[in-house]
Amino acid sequence: MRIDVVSIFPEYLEGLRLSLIGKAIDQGLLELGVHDLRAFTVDRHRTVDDTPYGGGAGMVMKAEPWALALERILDAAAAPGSLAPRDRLGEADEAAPADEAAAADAETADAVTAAGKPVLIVPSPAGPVFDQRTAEELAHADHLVFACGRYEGIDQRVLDWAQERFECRPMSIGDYVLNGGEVASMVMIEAVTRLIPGVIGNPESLAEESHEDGLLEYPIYTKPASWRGHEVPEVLLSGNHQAIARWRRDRRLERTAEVRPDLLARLDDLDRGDREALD
Ligand SMILES: COc1cccc(COC(=O)c2cn[nH]c2)c1
Repeated sequence: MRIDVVSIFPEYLEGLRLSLIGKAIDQGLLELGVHDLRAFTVDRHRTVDDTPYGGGAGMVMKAEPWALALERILDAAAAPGSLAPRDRLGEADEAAPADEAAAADAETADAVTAAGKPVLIVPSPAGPVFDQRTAEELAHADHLVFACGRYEGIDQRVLDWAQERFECRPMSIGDYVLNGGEVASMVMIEAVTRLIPGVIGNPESLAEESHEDGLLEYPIYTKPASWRGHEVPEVLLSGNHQAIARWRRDRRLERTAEVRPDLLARLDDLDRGDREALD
């Protein structure tokens, strides 16, 4: 998978190069391109915003720099090696060294052209809410492009213009307002990329996660068994795997019913034992 991010604060995204995602990049499982929107401005002051038509407070991000940045990303994906990484305008940093990037680009380019349009994700309060299902869906994409808005947002015509070149997806990460799309993009990139085979060490740990099957996670414990007067539940020390599995399932049901009854309502495959745990 290739991921490109466009932002006026490209350094914000550097956190993505740490830990697991950084390793996935080094292993060639993932390609990450971060682009500074200002590198695509066309005036001396590198202007990215202006006042809103129709009046109102705040500023709006101008369309042209976005179109130039998105076109550059499309060109790079469609013509591998078209731009040596070192001279890619607005590329804050190319994840892989030149030769690997070219090779990876070749692969990515085939994937992108074969699989159709890249997905353009625009973090915004005015989008459908991103959840684990969305993450699973996007984990299959070959090319994700994140447009990090700031100010009051991006000129609507960018999204209208982008329709034929991208699958455009405004996306909210929750009902609150941020100052820009960078943090939201990192949330989504982390949730999506950890699902790509090989990115996180043990795929087993993906299977038993909160939201994976609609229930929240059970409480977890590690040594010592007795800590400051707090004991680990006996059943977990019993070695009785069936009892442990039942206890864990019961805790997940209880916790979900207490913290997220809305999730429980979505579940339709509770068995009799589950219902007893909830009564
Ligand atoms: C597209 O224009 C803008 C403008 C301002 C902020 C943002 C960032 O997104 C959010 O604020 C958000 C995303 N999910 N929940 C909140 C985007």
